[in-house]
Amino acid sequence: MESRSLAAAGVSTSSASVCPRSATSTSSSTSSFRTILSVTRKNSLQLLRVPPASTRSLSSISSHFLQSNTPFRSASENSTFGRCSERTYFRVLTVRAAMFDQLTNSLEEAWTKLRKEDVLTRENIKEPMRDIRRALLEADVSLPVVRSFVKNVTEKAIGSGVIKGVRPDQQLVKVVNDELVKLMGGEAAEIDYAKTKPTVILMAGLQGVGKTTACGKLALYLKKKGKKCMMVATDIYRPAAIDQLVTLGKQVDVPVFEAGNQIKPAEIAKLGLAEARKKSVDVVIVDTAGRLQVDKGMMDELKQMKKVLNPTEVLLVVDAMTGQEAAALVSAFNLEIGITGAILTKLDGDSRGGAALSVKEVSGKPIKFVGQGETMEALELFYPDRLAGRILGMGDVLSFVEKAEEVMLQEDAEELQKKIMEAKFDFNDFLKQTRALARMGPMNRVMGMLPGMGKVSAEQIREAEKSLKIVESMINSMTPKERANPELLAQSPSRRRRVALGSGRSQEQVSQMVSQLFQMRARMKNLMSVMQGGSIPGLDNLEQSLKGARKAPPGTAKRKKIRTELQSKYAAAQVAGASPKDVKAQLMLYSGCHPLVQDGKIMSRTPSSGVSKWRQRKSIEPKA
Ligand SMILES: Nc1nc2c(ncn2[C@@H]2O[C@H](COP(=O)(O)OP(=O)(O)OP(=O)(O)O)[C@@H](O)[C@H]2O)c(=O)[nH]1
Repeated sequence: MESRSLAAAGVSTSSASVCPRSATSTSSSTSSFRTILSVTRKNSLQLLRVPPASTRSLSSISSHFLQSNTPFRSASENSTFGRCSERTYFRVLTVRAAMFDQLTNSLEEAWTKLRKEDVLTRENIKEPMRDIRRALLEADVSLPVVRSFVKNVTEKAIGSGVIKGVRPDQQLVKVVNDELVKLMGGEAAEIDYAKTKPTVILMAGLQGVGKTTACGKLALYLKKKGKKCMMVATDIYRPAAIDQLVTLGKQVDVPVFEAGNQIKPAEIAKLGLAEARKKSVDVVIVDTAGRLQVDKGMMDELKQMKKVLNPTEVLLVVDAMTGQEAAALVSAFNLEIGITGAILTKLDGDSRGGAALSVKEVSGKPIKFVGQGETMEALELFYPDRLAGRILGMGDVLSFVEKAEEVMLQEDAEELQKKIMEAKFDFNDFLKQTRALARMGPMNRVMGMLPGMGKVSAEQIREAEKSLKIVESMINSMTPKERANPELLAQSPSRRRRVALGSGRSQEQVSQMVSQLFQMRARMKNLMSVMQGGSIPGLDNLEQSLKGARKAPPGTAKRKKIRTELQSKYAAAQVAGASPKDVKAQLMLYSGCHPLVQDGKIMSRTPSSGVSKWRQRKSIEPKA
């Protein structure tokens, strides 16, 4: 496998030299290489070491990468590049699979097998449970976890009996959801704070898993919660590690304590803690050096640091891409140094997410945070129930709302609401919204949080992103006046022509965008009314026009026009979320069709009386 993979990439195994990072490991270079391969093989990854000669053939490798010893992502290929030295680097080819997509789809297949059943039995549940088992294993959930999960779900599903009005497949989804939440630890686990400050958080983990990045992210997360933070750089082995932490500290505006690389990590930690006490810091986050694999040297060093720091939290940073190994790793660290929880990083990558499901069950320690990107904002508290919802394709609306709140200022939100209610939403607001959406993270992740949107294909998301870019280019070609008054564009073909020319789009595209904005105004206003608990949207101002409809002679152009208007408003109200029955009832009420309320009485017209003649047939008290 090893030589075949290398040969497939046109690389000779013998010419592959050793990255200095592996050389820092106590094991030999060959065994380091094997370790990585065995981990990656389980994740369907191939890890290749490419000698300098073949680097030149890969146009996507930037010279910056080779000089700066920093990892980067290739722009032109679906591949991730590991950290490298100036002579060699790792190239990791990954099988792209959006996190949990496969699992969600496979689980859905399992439910469909129960559609025709009336009740869950030991017999008819066998096949769906086999599918669930396979789906979990394929998602890299560890085998003992899968076994006990399947057993628990089977027992609970059969034991749940018949629930009136609930189909067996829905019943199974509910059991699986509850068990998934339980498996992942139930409640979200926040940071535990020390009774007397500072709270010390010791970060541990293997090389390159994202420890230093997680330190910066956690500092920002805690800073947003109003904590005064400080970071301590104790990775004296990797030359750029201290600088990396200092740079991240500047980015998130949190001070970093460093004392060079000539004294022992435990000593630096001690000095850092003293400094934090002096400065009355609330939380100290201590970054540590990683190793390629669990070894005695690293464990001893961590034990010494733990002794010196007496930390409230020892968080193990785990790369989600290590798949099944993640849970075992957490157990090993827990046995050796005693950890309080884990941070699972790179969940945005090619991981199949299995680690998120196994860590708590195997190690007994909760995942406290998940990292979903390289930016400092990409750290989230781990909510087992929300993730279960996402896995089962039910979305995660709470996370969506939280993200939206994060990227949107309160005043902006209030102003937007006012504009929406007055149907004055303009192109400036549109631009603001799309930019806020972009700040919420990659569109596929944002979409994944919305119920029913999990099924939106990557292709559709790419299309949507492309369309947004096109719209943005057209808005950028508008004058400030046009942005604030879309009516100007609606009224003037010459303005639309100018915008089309300026943005390199067709006039048709510009017209389409303008008309979409007006449609959006109407829809948003309706939606907002529903959310604010107002009456059925789109109908508030109808009474006036509908009075006219009642008076207009049937068959006349005016009546036809009003009917068309009504139909479109009916559709808009439905889009806005009102139940069709309610919408219909109110429309009928206002439009003069029966039943009709006048003076608190329901009036009706006889079918035989013709459309033009109205008469009061009988008075009926409105139903309670
Ligand atoms: N996509 C993605 N990349 C991440 C995430 N967290 C970290 N990274 C990237 O992973 C790489 C390694 O991260 P580091 O923080 O340097 O890893 P480390 O564990 O401190 O490495 P050592 O100090 O050498 O042990 C960097 O390129 C990070 O940008 C994440 O959640 N998602």
